Amino acid sequence: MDISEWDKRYIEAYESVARNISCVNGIFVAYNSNVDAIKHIGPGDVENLLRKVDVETVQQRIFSYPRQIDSPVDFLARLLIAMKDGKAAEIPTYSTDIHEWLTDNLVFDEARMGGQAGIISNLLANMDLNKVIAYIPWLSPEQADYFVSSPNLLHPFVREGRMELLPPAEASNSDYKAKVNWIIEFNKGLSVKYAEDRIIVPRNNRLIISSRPPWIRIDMSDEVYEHLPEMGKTVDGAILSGYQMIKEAYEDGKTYRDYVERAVGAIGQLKKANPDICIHVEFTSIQNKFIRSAILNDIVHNHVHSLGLDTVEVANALNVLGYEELAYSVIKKEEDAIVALYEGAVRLLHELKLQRIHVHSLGFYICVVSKDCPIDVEQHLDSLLFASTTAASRALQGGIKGFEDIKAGLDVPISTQGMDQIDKLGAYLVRQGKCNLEDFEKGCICTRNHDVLIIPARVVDHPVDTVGIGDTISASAFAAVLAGMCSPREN
Ligand SMILES: Nc1ncnc2c1ncn2[C@@H]1O[C@H](COP(=O)(O)OP(=O)(O)O)[C@@H](O)[C@H]1O
Ligand SMILES: O=P(O)(O)OC[C@H]1O[C@](O)(CO)[C@@H](O)[C@@H]1O
Ligand SMILES: [Mg+2]
Repeated sequence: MDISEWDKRYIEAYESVARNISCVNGIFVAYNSNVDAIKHIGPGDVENLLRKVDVETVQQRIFSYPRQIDSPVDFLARLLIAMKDGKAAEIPTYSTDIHEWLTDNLVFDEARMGGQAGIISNLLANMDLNKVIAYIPWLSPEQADYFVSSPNLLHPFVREGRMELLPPAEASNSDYKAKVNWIIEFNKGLSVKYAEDRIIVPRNNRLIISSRPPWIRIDMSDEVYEHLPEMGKTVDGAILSGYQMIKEAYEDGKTYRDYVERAVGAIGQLKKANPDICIHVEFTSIQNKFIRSAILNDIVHNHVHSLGLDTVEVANALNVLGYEELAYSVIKKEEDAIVALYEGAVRLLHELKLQRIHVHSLGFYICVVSKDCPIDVEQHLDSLLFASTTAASRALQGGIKGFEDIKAGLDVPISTQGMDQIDKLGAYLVRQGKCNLEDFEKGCICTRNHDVLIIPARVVDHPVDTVGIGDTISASAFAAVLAGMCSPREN
Protein backbone atom coordinates (compact mmCIF):
# COMPACT_ATOMS: atom_id res chain seq x y z
CA MET A 1 0.00 0.00 0.00
CA ASP A 2 1.15 3.54 -0.65
CA ILE A 3 0.95 6.27 2.00
CA SER A 4 -2.58 7.39 1.03
CA GLU A 5 -3.84 3.78 1.28
CA TRP A 6 -2.13 3.43 4.69
CA ASP A 7 -3.79 6.67 5.77
CA LYS A 8 -7.21 5.20 4.94
CA ARG A 9 -6.34 1.96 6.74
CA TYR A 10 -5.29 4.03 9.79
CA ILE A 11 -8.67 5.76 9.90
CA GLU A 12 -10.54 2.43 9.63
CA ALA A 13 -8.42 1.06 12.48
CA TYR A 14 -9.05 4.09 14.71
CA GLU A 15 -12.81 3.84 14.11
CA SER A 16 -12.85 0.08 14.72
CA VAL A 17 -10.99 0.37 18.04
CA ALA A 18 -13.10 3.38 19.08
CA ARG A 19 -16.19 1.17 18.58
CA ASN A 20 -14.77 -1.84 20.43
CA ILE A 21 -12.68 -0.44 23.29
CA SER A 22 -15.70 -0.24 25.63
CA CYS A 23 -16.03 -4.04 25.60
CA VAL A 24 -12.76 -4.39 27.57
CA ASN A 25 -13.80 -5.05 31.19
CA GLY A 26 -10.54 -3.78 32.63
CA ILE A 27 -6.76 -4.01 32.84
CA PHE A 28 -4.57 -4.59 35.93
CA VAL A 29 -1.31 -2.58 35.89
CA ALA A 30 1.73 -2.96 38.18
CA TYR A 31 4.51 -2.20 39.53
CA ASN A 32 6.63 0.84 38.81
CA SER A 33 5.75 4.46 38.95
CA ASN A 34 7.88 7.43 39.83
CA VAL A 35 8.10 11.18 39.31
CA ASP A 36 9.95 12.07 36.10
CA ALA A 37 12.00 15.27 36.51
CA ILE A 38 12.28 16.22 32.85
CA LYS A 39 15.06 18.47 31.52
CA HIS A 40 15.23 19.46 27.86
CA ILE A 41 18.97 19.88 27.15
CA GLY A 42 19.68 23.04 25.12
CA PRO A 43 22.73 24.58 23.42
CA GLY A 44 25.59 25.04 25.89
CA ASP A 45 23.99 23.04 28.72
CA VAL A 46 26.32 20.05 28.40
CA GLU A 47 29.38 22.28 27.91
CA ASN A 48 28.47 24.09 31.16
CA LEU A 49 28.28 20.78 33.04
CA LEU A 50 31.58 19.59 31.53
CA ARG A 51 33.28 22.68 32.92
CA LYS A 52 32.43 21.42 36.42
CA VAL A 53 34.32 18.14 36.01
CA ASP A 54 37.62 16.95 34.54
CA VAL A 55 36.88 16.35 30.83
CA GLU A 56 39.79 13.93 30.48
CA THR A 57 38.18 11.71 33.13
CA VAL A 58 34.87 11.86 31.24
CA GLN A 59 36.64 10.73 28.09
CA GLN A 60 38.18 7.78 29.97
CA ARG A 61 34.84 6.94 31.55
CA ILE A 62 33.15 6.83 28.13
CA PHE A 63 35.43 3.93 27.24
CA SER A 64 34.66 2.07 30.48
CA TYR A 65 30.89 2.43 29.81
CA PRO A 66 29.55 2.80 33.37
CA ARG A 67 26.44 0.68 34.00
CA GLN A 68 25.42 2.72 37.04
CA ILE A 69 25.71 6.41 37.89
CA ASP A 70 27.84 7.06 40.99
CA SER A 71 29.24 10.47 40.03
CA PRO A 72 28.76 13.46 37.69
CA VAL A 73 31.54 11.95 35.51
CA ASP A 74 29.54 8.72 35.09
CA PHE A 75 26.44 10.78 34.25
CA LEU A 76 28.20 12.93 31.65
CA ALA A 77 29.90 9.91 30.09
CA ARG A 78 26.58 8.08 29.56
CA LEU A 79 24.85 11.30 28.44
CA LEU A 80 27.47 11.88 25.74
CA ILE A 81 27.21 8.22 24.64
CA ALA A 82 23.40 8.48 24.38
CA MET A 83 23.50 11.82 22.54
CA LYS A 84 26.20 10.65 20.11
CA ASP A 85 24.07 7.63 19.02
CA GLY A 86 20.68 9.26 19.60
CA LYS A 87 19.85 6.07 21.52
CA ALA A 88 17.50 5.74 24.49
CA ALA A 89 18.99 4.33 27.70
CA GLU A 90 18.10 3.96 31.36
CA ILE A 91 20.92 3.92 33.92
CA PRO A 92 20.39 3.18 37.63
CA THR A 93 21.80 5.29 40.45
CA TYR A 94 21.87 4.01 44.04
CA SER A 95 22.69 7.24 45.84
CA THR A 96 20.99 10.63 46.01
CA ASP A 97 24.28 12.38 45.14
CA ILE A 98 23.55 12.74 41.42
CA HIS A 99 19.99 13.93 42.13
CA GLU A 100 21.44 16.71 44.32
CA TRP A 101 24.16 17.56 41.79
CA LEU A 102 21.63 17.77 38.94
CA THR A 103 19.23 19.82 41.08
CA ASP A 104 22.08 22.26 41.82
CA ASN A 105 23.54 22.36 38.32
CA LEU A 106 20.77 21.61 35.83
CA VAL A 107 17.31 22.35 37.25
CA PHE A 108 14.50 20.41 35.59
CA ASP A 109 11.75 21.94 33.40
CA GLU A 110 8.79 19.81 34.45
CA ALA A 111 7.80 17.05 36.90
CA ARG A 112 5.48 14.44 35.39
CA MET A 113 4.12 10.92 35.91
CA GLY A 114 6.86 8.39 35.18
CA GLY A 115 7.38 4.66 35.28
CA GLN A 116 5.80 2.23 32.82
CA ALA A 117 2.97 1.32 35.21
CA GLY A 118 2.29 4.94 36.10
CA ILE A 119 2.30 6.22 32.53
CA ILE A 120 0.24 3.28 31.30
CA SER A 121 -2.36 3.53 34.08
CA ASN A 122 -3.00 7.17 33.26
CA LEU A 123 -3.13 6.48 29.52
CA LEU A 124 -5.68 3.65 29.88
CA ALA A 125 -7.79 5.67 32.32
CA ASN A 126 -7.81 8.59 29.89
CA MET A 127 -8.77 6.23 27.06
CA ASP A 128 -12.03 5.74 29.03
CA LEU A 129 -11.34 2.07 29.69
CA ASN A 130 -14.06 0.61 31.92
CA LYS A 131 -11.60 -0.12 34.73
CA VAL A 132 -7.88 0.28 35.41
CA ILE A 133 -6.56 -1.29 38.62
CA ALA A 134 -3.10 0.14 39.30
CA TYR A 135 -0.81 -1.33 41.96
CA ILE A 136 2.33 0.56 43.01
CA PRO A 137 4.13 -1.05 45.99
CA TRP A 138 5.48 2.31 47.18
CA LEU A 139 2.48 4.59 46.55
CA SER A 140 3.31 7.80 48.46
CA PRO A 141 0.84 10.73 48.69
CA GLU A 142 3.15 12.73 46.38
CA GLN A 143 3.22 9.91 43.83
CA ALA A 144 -0.57 9.48 44.07
CA ASP A 145 -0.96 13.11 42.97
CA TYR A 146 0.49 12.20 39.56
CA PHE A 147 -2.32 9.72 38.81
CA VAL A 148 -5.32 11.10 36.91
CA SER A 149 -8.29 11.53 39.16
CA SER A 150 -10.87 9.45 37.30
CA PRO A 151 -13.56 7.03 38.55
CA ASN A 152 -12.18 4.26 36.32
CA LEU A 153 -8.67 4.39 37.88
CA LEU A 154 -8.49 2.53 41.20
CA HIS A 155 -5.77 1.18 43.53
CA PRO A 156 -6.05 -1.70 46.02
CA PHE A 157 -6.22 -0.64 49.67
CA VAL A 158 -6.40 -3.13 52.54
CA ARG A 159 -8.25 -2.08 55.68
CA GLU A 160 -8.70 -4.57 58.56
CA GLY A 161 -7.91 -7.48 56.28
CA ARG A 162 -10.48 -6.44 53.70
CA MET A 163 -9.38 -5.17 50.31
CA GLU A 164 -11.05 -2.14 48.73
CA LEU A 165 -10.41 -0.44 45.38
CA LEU A 166 -9.95 3.30 45.96
CA PRO A 167 -8.77 6.33 43.96
CA PRO A 168 -4.92 6.42 44.27
CA ALA A 169 -5.11 9.62 46.36
CA GLU A 170 -7.07 7.69 49.03
CA ALA A 171 -4.95 4.53 48.81
CA SER A 172 -1.52 6.14 49.35
CA ASN A 173 0.70 5.47 52.37
CA SER A 174 2.39 8.50 53.96
CA ASP A 175 5.24 6.23 55.17
CA TYR A 176 6.51 6.17 51.57
CA LYS A 177 8.50 8.88 49.80
CA ALA A 178 8.37 9.71 46.08
CA LYS A 179 10.95 8.09 43.80
CA VAL A 180 12.31 10.74 41.40
CA ASN A 181 13.99 9.89 38.08
CA TRP A 182 15.81 12.43 35.92
CA ILE A 183 14.88 12.42 32.24
CA ILE A 184 17.35 14.22 30.01
CA GLU A 185 15.62 14.90 26.67
CA PHE A 186 17.84 15.87 23.71
CA ASN A 187 16.75 16.99 20.26
CA LYS A 188 17.97 16.00 16.80
CA GLY A 189 20.54 18.49 15.52
CA LEU A 190 21.76 19.70 18.93
CA SER A 191 25.52 20.09 18.80
CA VAL A 192 27.80 19.51 21.79
CA LYS A 193 31.51 20.35 21.89
CA TYR A 194 33.70 18.40 24.32
CA ALA A 195 37.50 18.21 24.34
CA GLU A 196 38.44 18.08 20.62
CA ASP A 197 35.21 16.27 19.71
CA ARG A 198 31.87 17.59 18.50
CA ILE A 199 28.59 15.62 18.71
CA ILE A 200 25.56 16.34 16.52
CA VAL A 201 22.55 14.50 17.98
CA PRO A 202 21.09 12.29 15.18
CA ARG A 203 17.52 11.90 16.58
CA ASN A 204 15.27 13.03 19.43
CA ASN A 205 15.65 10.76 22.43
CA ARG A 206 16.18 10.70 26.18
CA LEU A 207 18.50 9.37 28.89
CA ILE A 208 16.81 8.13 32.05
CA ILE A 209 18.64 8.28 35.39
CA SER A 210 16.64 5.76 37.40
CA SER A 211 16.85 6.33 41.15
CA ARG A 212 16.98 3.03 43.06
CA PRO A 213 16.49 3.90 46.77
CA PRO A 214 17.26 0.99 49.17
CA TRP A 215 13.55 0.53 50.04
CA ILE A 216 12.50 -0.34 46.46
CA ARG A 217 11.08 -3.86 46.19
CA ILE A 218 9.27 -5.27 43.16
CA ASP A 219 6.79 -7.11 45.30
CA MET A 220 3.25 -6.96 46.67
CA SER A 221 1.96 -6.83 50.20
CA ASP A 222 0.67 -10.25 51.30
CA GLU A 223 -2.89 -8.89 51.48
CA VAL A 224 -2.83 -7.59 47.89
CA TYR A 225 -1.15 -10.81 46.75
CA GLU A 226 -3.93 -12.87 48.39
CA HIS A 227 -6.59 -10.76 46.65
CA LEU A 228 -5.04 -10.99 43.16
CA PRO A 229 -7.38 -13.82 42.00
CA GLU A 230 -10.38 -11.64 42.90
CA MET A 231 -8.93 -8.70 40.91
CA GLY A 232 -7.80 -10.95 38.03
CA LYS A 233 -11.38 -12.19 37.62
CA THR A 234 -12.65 -8.66 36.90
CA VAL A 235 -10.13 -7.76 34.14
CA ASP A 236 -9.24 -9.08 30.65
CA GLY A 237 -5.54 -8.33 30.82
CA ALA A 238 -2.60 -7.26 32.96
CA ILE A 239 0.34 -5.04 32.07
CA LEU A 240 3.39 -5.68 34.27
CA SER A 241 6.66 -3.74 34.36
CA GLY A 242 9.40 -2.57 36.71
CA TYR A 243 11.27 -5.91 37.00
CA GLN A 244 14.42 -4.00 35.95
CA MET A 245 14.67 -2.80 39.56
CA ILE A 246 15.14 -6.31 40.98
CA LYS A 247 18.65 -6.55 42.48
CA GLU A 248 20.91 -9.64 42.57
CA ALA A 249 21.28 -9.44 46.37
CA TYR A 250 19.67 -7.51 49.24
CA GLU A 251 20.95 -6.38 52.65
CA ASP A 252 18.53 -8.75 54.43
CA GLY A 253 20.04 -11.79 52.70
CA LYS A 254 17.27 -12.15 50.11
CA THR A 255 18.32 -12.50 46.48
CA TYR A 256 16.75 -11.85 43.07
CA ARG A 257 15.39 -15.42 43.21
CA ASP A 258 12.97 -14.48 45.98
CA TYR A 259 11.54 -11.61 43.93
CA VAL A 260 11.50 -13.52 40.65
CA GLU A 261 9.57 -16.34 42.33
CA ARG A 262 7.18 -13.80 43.87
CA ALA A 263 6.70 -12.13 40.47
CA VAL A 264 5.89 -15.47 38.84
CA GLY A 265 3.58 -16.29 41.76
CA ALA A 266 1.71 -13.00 41.24
CA ILE A 267 1.13 -13.86 37.59
CA GLY A 268 -0.17 -17.26 38.68
CA GLN A 269 -2.50 -15.57 41.15
CA LEU A 270 -3.93 -13.34 38.40
CA LYS A 271 -4.56 -16.43 36.24
CA LYS A 272 -6.05 -18.47 39.11
CA ALA A 273 -9.63 -17.18 38.81
CA ASN A 274 -9.25 -16.07 35.19
CA PRO A 275 -7.20 -18.57 33.16
CA ASP A 276 -7.93 -16.55 30.00
CA ILE A 277 -6.36 -13.35 31.33
CA CYS A 278 -3.78 -11.97 28.89
CA ILE A 279 -0.45 -10.95 30.49
CA HIS A 280 1.73 -8.25 28.89
CA VAL A 281 5.22 -7.29 30.09
CA GLU A 282 6.67 -3.92 29.08
CA PHE A 283 10.42 -4.31 28.81
CA THR A 284 13.03 -1.55 29.18
CA SER A 285 16.77 -0.88 29.01
CA ILE A 286 18.32 -3.12 31.72
CA GLN A 287 22.01 -2.51 32.40
CA ASN A 288 22.47 -5.60 34.60
CA LYS A 289 22.74 -8.49 32.11
CA PHE A 290 22.22 -11.10 34.84
CA ILE A 291 18.90 -9.55 35.90
CA ARG A 292 17.93 -8.99 32.25
CA SER A 293 18.46 -12.68 31.60
CA ALA A 294 16.54 -13.72 34.74
CA ILE A 295 13.54 -11.55 33.78
CA LEU A 296 13.41 -13.08 30.28
CA ASN A 297 14.12 -16.70 31.22
CA ASP A 298 12.36 -16.94 34.60
CA ILE A 299 9.48 -14.47 34.46
CA VAL A 300 8.58 -13.86 30.78
CA HIS A 301 9.35 -17.35 29.47
CA ASN A 302 6.25 -19.55 29.65
CA HIS A 303 4.29 -17.22 31.97
CA VAL A 304 3.66 -14.17 29.79
CA HIS A 305 1.64 -13.84 26.54
CA SER A 306 2.77 -10.45 25.23
CA LEU A 307 6.03 -8.48 25.31
CA GLY A 308 6.60 -4.83 24.29
CA LEU A 309 10.04 -3.37 23.68
CA ASP A 310 12.08 -1.06 21.47
CA THR A 311 14.81 -1.92 18.96
CA VAL A 312 17.78 -1.58 21.34
CA GLU A 313 15.94 -3.69 23.92
CA VAL A 314 15.46 -6.45 21.29
CA ALA A 315 19.22 -6.42 20.73
CA ASN A 316 19.89 -6.49 24.48
CA ALA A 317 17.47 -9.43 24.93
CA LEU A 318 19.06 -11.39 22.05
CA ASN A 319 22.49 -10.71 23.54
CA VAL A 320 21.74 -12.38 26.88
CA LEU A 321 19.87 -15.24 25.19
CA GLY A 322 22.99 -16.20 23.24
CA TYR A 323 22.28 -14.56 19.89
CA GLU A 324 25.20 -12.10 20.10
CA GLU A 325 25.77 -11.94 16.32
CA LEU A 326 22.10 -11.23 15.60
CA ALA A 327 22.02 -8.68 18.43
CA TYR A 328 24.93 -6.83 16.87
CA SER A 329 23.22 -6.83 13.43
CA VAL A 330 20.08 -5.32 15.00
CA ILE A 331 21.86 -2.24 16.32
CA LYS A 332 24.49 -1.59 13.70
CA LYS A 333 23.26 1.08 11.31
CA GLU A 334 23.35 -1.08 8.24
CA GLU A 335 20.96 -1.91 5.41
CA ASP A 336 19.86 -5.26 6.85
CA ALA A 337 19.21 -4.03 10.41
CA ILE A 338 15.41 -4.35 9.98
CA VAL A 339 15.85 -7.93 8.70
CA ALA A 340 17.92 -8.78 11.79
CA LEU A 341 15.26 -7.09 13.94
CA TYR A 342 12.54 -9.28 12.39
CA GLU A 343 14.61 -12.46 12.70
CA GLY A 344 15.44 -11.51 16.31
CA ALA A 345 11.79 -10.92 17.18
CA VAL A 346 10.92 -14.35 15.72
CA ARG A 347 13.53 -15.99 17.93
CA LEU A 348 12.28 -14.19 21.03
CA LEU A 349 8.66 -15.19 20.27
CA HIS A 350 9.53 -18.88 20.02
CA GLU A 351 12.26 -18.97 22.69
CA LEU A 352 10.10 -17.19 25.30
CA LYS A 353 6.91 -19.02 24.22
CA LEU A 354 5.01 -15.77 23.72
CA GLN A 355 1.78 -15.21 21.82
CA ARG A 356 2.94 -11.83 20.55
CA ILE A 357 6.06 -9.67 20.59
CA HIS A 358 5.47 -6.05 19.62
CA VAL A 359 8.62 -4.14 18.66
CA HIS A 360 8.39 -0.37 18.32
CA SER A 361 11.02 1.45 16.29
CA LEU A 362 11.12 5.03 15.01
CA GLY A 363 9.10 4.92 11.80
CA PHE A 364 7.73 1.35 11.91
CA TYR A 365 6.40 -1.41 14.21
CA ILE A 366 6.89 -5.16 13.79
CA CYS A 367 4.65 -7.56 15.69
CA VAL A 368 5.41 -11.28 15.46
CA VAL A 369 2.41 -13.36 16.49
CA SER A 370 2.08 -17.05 17.34
CA LYS A 371 -0.46 -19.15 15.47
CA ASP A 372 -2.52 -19.60 18.67
CA CYS A 373 -2.93 -15.85 19.35
CA PRO A 374 -6.73 -15.45 19.79
CA ILE A 375 -7.23 -12.43 17.51
CA ASP A 376 -7.34 -12.31 13.72
CA VAL A 377 -4.48 -10.62 11.88
CA GLU A 378 -6.62 -7.80 10.50
CA GLN A 379 -7.78 -6.80 14.00
CA HIS A 380 -4.22 -7.18 15.23
CA LEU A 381 -3.12 -4.79 12.50
CA ASP A 382 -5.85 -2.37 13.67
CA SER A 383 -4.29 -2.44 17.16
CA LEU A 384 -0.84 -1.45 15.86
CA LEU A 385 -2.26 1.34 13.69
CA PHE A 386 -4.29 2.58 16.65
CA ALA A 387 -1.16 2.50 18.83
CA SER A 388 0.80 4.58 16.32
CA THR A 389 -2.03 7.13 16.20
CA THR A 390 -2.09 7.30 20.00
CA ALA A 391 1.72 7.63 20.22
CA ALA A 392 1.75 10.34 17.57
CA SER A 393 -0.89 12.25 19.47
CA ARG A 394 1.16 11.99 22.67
CA ALA A 395 4.35 13.06 20.87
CA LEU A 396 2.47 16.01 19.35
CA GLN A 397 0.58 17.20 22.45
CA GLY A 398 2.67 15.83 25.35
CA GLY A 399 -0.13 13.59 26.62
CA ILE A 400 -3.59 12.05 26.10
CA LYS A 401 -6.30 13.60 28.27
CA GLY A 402 -9.27 11.82 26.69
CA PHE A 403 -10.05 9.29 23.95
CA GLU A 404 -10.91 12.11 21.53
CA ASP A 405 -7.34 13.47 21.90
CA ILE A 406 -6.07 10.37 20.09
CA LYS A 407 -7.65 11.39 16.78
CA ALA A 408 -5.15 14.27 16.45
CA GLY A 409 -2.55 11.58 15.79
CA LEU A 410 -4.23 10.83 12.44
CA ASP A 411 -2.92 14.16 11.12
CA VAL A 412 0.72 13.26 11.87
CA PRO A 413 2.54 12.16 8.71
CA ILE A 414 3.38 8.51 8.14
CA SER A 415 7.17 8.14 8.15
CA THR A 416 8.61 7.79 4.63
CA GLN A 417 11.86 6.50 6.17
CA GLY A 418 9.72 3.90 7.94
CA MET A 419 8.16 2.94 4.59
CA ASP A 420 11.64 2.59 3.04
CA GLN A 421 12.80 0.39 5.95
CA ILE A 422 9.71 -1.80 5.62
CA ASP A 423 10.29 -2.23 1.87
CA LYS A 424 13.72 -3.72 2.65
CA LEU A 425 12.09 -6.27 4.96
CA GLY A 426 9.43 -6.96 2.34
CA ALA A 427 12.05 -7.72 -0.31
CA TYR A 428 13.77 -10.09 2.13
CA LEU A 429 10.56 -11.95 3.09
CA VAL A 430 9.52 -12.35 -0.56
CA ARG A 431 13.04 -13.57 -1.47
CA GLN A 432 12.80 -16.08 1.38
CA GLY A 433 9.46 -17.27 0.01
CA LYS A 434 7.76 -16.32 3.29
CA CYS A 435 5.06 -14.29 1.49
CA ASN A 436 4.09 -12.66 -1.78
CA LEU A 437 4.47 -8.91 -2.28
CA GLU A 438 0.70 -8.31 -2.23
CA ASP A 439 0.25 -9.79 1.26
CA PHE A 440 3.36 -7.99 2.45
CA GLU A 441 2.07 -4.63 1.26
CA LYS A 442 -1.11 -5.09 3.31
CA GLY A 443 1.04 -5.48 6.43
CA CYS A 444 -0.17 -8.98 7.34
CA ILE A 445 2.10 -11.93 6.59
CA CYS A 446 1.03 -15.46 7.55
CA THR A 447 3.94 -17.91 7.57
CA ARG A 448 3.91 -21.59 8.63
CA ASN A 449 5.18 -20.97 12.17
CA HIS A 450 3.97 -17.47 13.01
CA ASP A 451 2.26 -14.39 11.58
CA VAL A 452 3.91 -11.01 11.16
CA LEU A 453 2.30 -7.57 11.21
CA ILE A 454 4.35 -4.66 9.93
CA ILE A 455 3.21 -1.06 9.73
CA PRO A 456 4.79 2.27 8.87
CA ALA A 457 4.38 4.52 11.93
CA ARG A 458 3.39 8.14 12.23
CA VAL A 459 6.35 10.27 13.37
CA VAL A 460 6.17 13.76 14.87
CA ASP A 461 8.99 15.93 13.59
CA HIS A 462 9.42 17.91 16.83
CA PRO A 463 7.90 15.87 19.68
CA VAL A 464 7.13 17.64 22.96
CA ASP A 465 9.30 14.90 24.51
CA THR A 466 9.98 11.21 23.88
CA VAL A 467 9.91 9.62 27.34
CA GLY A 468 6.92 7.31 27.71
CA ILE A 469 6.02 7.09 24.00
CA GLY A 470 7.09 3.44 23.91
CA ASP A 471 4.94 2.70 26.96
CA THR A 472 2.07 4.45 25.16
CA ILE A 473 2.58 2.39 21.99
CA SER A 474 2.65 -0.96 23.76
CA ALA A 475 -0.24 -0.27 26.13
CA SER A 476 -2.61 1.17 23.53
CA ALA A 477 -1.87 -1.73 21.18
CA PHE A 478 -2.44 -4.24 24.00
CA ALA A 479 -5.73 -2.59 25.02
CA ALA A 480 -6.85 -2.66 21.37
CA VAL A 481 -5.90 -6.35 21.11
CA LEU A 482 -8.08 -7.07 24.16
CA ALA A 483 -10.87 -5.07 22.50
CA GLY A 484 -10.44 -7.18 19.36
CA MET A 485 -10.61 -10.38 21.39
CA CYS A 486 -13.94 -9.45 22.97
CA SER A 487 -15.54 -8.13 19.76
CA PRO A 488 -14.84 -10.42 16.76
CA ARG A 489 -14.38 -8.52 13.51
CA GLU A 490 -17.51 -7.77 11.48
CA ASN A 491 -16.96 -9.19 7.96
N1 LIG B 1 8.80 11.81 17.38
C1 LIG B 1 8.17 10.64 17.50
N2 LIG B 1 6.96 10.47 16.91
C2 LIG B 1 6.32 9.28 17.02
N3 LIG B 1 6.81 8.20 17.68
C3 LIG B 1 8.01 8.35 18.27
C4 LIG B 1 8.75 9.56 18.23
N4 LIG B 1 9.90 9.38 18.93
C5 LIG B 1 9.88 8.11 19.40
N5 LIG B 1 8.76 7.49 18.99
C6 LIG B 1 8.37 6.11 19.26
O1 LIG B 1 8.56 5.90 20.66
C7 LIG B 1 9.39 4.77 20.85
C8 LIG B 1 10.23 4.97 22.11
O2 LIG B 1 10.15 3.75 22.79
P1 LIG B 1 10.97 3.53 24.16
O3 LIG B 1 12.39 3.77 23.91
O4 LIG B 1 10.52 2.21 24.67
O5 LIG B 1 10.39 4.73 25.04
P2 LIG B 1 9.86 4.68 26.54
O6 LIG B 1 10.31 3.38 27.13
O7 LIG B 1 10.46 5.89 27.19
O8 LIG B 1 8.37 4.76 26.48
C9 LIG B 1 10.26 4.67 19.62
O9 LIG B 1 10.68 3.32 19.42
C10 LIG B 1 9.29 5.12 18.53
O10 LIG B 1 8.51 4.01 18.07
O1 LIG C 1 13.08 1.72 36.01
P1 LIG C 1 12.33 2.83 36.67
O2 LIG C 1 13.12 3.60 37.67
O3 LIG C 1 10.97 2.41 37.14
O4 LIG C 1 12.07 3.95 35.52
C1 LIG C 1 11.27 3.72 34.43
C2 LIG C 1 11.48 4.88 33.46
O5 LIG C 1 10.95 4.43 32.22
C3 LIG C 1 9.85 5.26 31.88
O6 LIG C 1 8.67 4.68 32.39
C4 LIG C 1 9.75 5.35 30.37
O7 LIG C 1 9.50 4.07 29.86
C5 LIG C 1 10.11 6.61 32.54
O8 LIG C 1 8.92 7.36 32.71
C6 LIG C 1 10.72 6.18 33.86
O9 LIG C 1 11.57 7.17 34.40
MG1 LIG D 1 10.19 1.53 26.53
